[in-house]
Amino acid sequence: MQVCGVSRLFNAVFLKAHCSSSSGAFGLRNPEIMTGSTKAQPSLLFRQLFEKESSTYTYLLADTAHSDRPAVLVDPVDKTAERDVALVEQLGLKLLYVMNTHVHADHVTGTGLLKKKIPGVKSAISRASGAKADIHLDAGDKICFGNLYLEVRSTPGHTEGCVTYVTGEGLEQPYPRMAFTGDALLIRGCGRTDFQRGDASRLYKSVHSQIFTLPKETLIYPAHDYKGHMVSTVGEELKFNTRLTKDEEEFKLIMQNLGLPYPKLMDVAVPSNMLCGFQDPV
Ligand SMILES: N[C@@H](CCC(=O)N[C@@H](CSS)C(=O)NCC(=O)O)C(=O)O
Ligand SMILES: [Fe+2]
Repeated sequence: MQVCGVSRLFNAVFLKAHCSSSSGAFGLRNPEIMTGSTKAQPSLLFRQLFEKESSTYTYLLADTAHSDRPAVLVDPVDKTAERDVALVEQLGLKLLYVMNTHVHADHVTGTGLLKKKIPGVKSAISRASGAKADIHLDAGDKICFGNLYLEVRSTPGHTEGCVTYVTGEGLEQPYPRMAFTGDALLIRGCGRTDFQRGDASRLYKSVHSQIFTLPKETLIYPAHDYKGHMVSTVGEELKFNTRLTKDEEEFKLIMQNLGLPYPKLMDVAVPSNMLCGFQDPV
């Protein structure tokens, strides 16, 4: 498990400072300073995974240059938990965190099952979601895995507690930044705003202030796609997003008139996801 800079909470592993390369659950707070060594160059392993019934993307990220090969999973699904465990094992990774972008309404999260299957794994979700988890995240927090991290950006509007996870900047590596937008920003679209305290005006402001301000080459990885897209960029969505390129008033009208049926699993998924997927409530 990684410890990053100065901890914000008593057991915090996500912080407002740099990641360090300690090993052990609550190892040295800042070993590169203590030893005088420089930070190891990280190496990002990235996998985009798909669950076809809910058209959900799950993302696996790891720092394979670190001796522990620490990893995180974003938005796992209960139905594909076995697949995710097998992949983590096959790739020789140490899964640290299973994180959700929000309380999903269309599928049960895999976090509870994964916590059962891989001892020591911690679940994380935003504090604003009101859901149970081991770690409650606030805007600006950093979730570290090896010498990589995901920064938390608050992007409410689809739901009250939606966040976007953005890979760290300034790493000396040839990767563009990646934004895991959940349902706040979908490719050429966005999440609906008609339940879970959704608010179109809030969503519009969230996306414009927290996502569209990222560098244009930033890769957009959403939680769902219904049309076969896998990835976009901030630059592409600024030009071609069918909803968020409009002005705010037009956007609100579009969102009021979507006329989508409620997700089939909503009455099961939301209460389960408020309890970390029901499998292992913490
Ligand atoms: N058909 C699916 C649910 C589809 C749906 O409502 N998707 C959500 C994201 S999951 S909360 C959404 O925001 N869609 C926006 C859009 O424009 O499609 C089911 O029944 O499970
Ligand atoms: Fe959603």
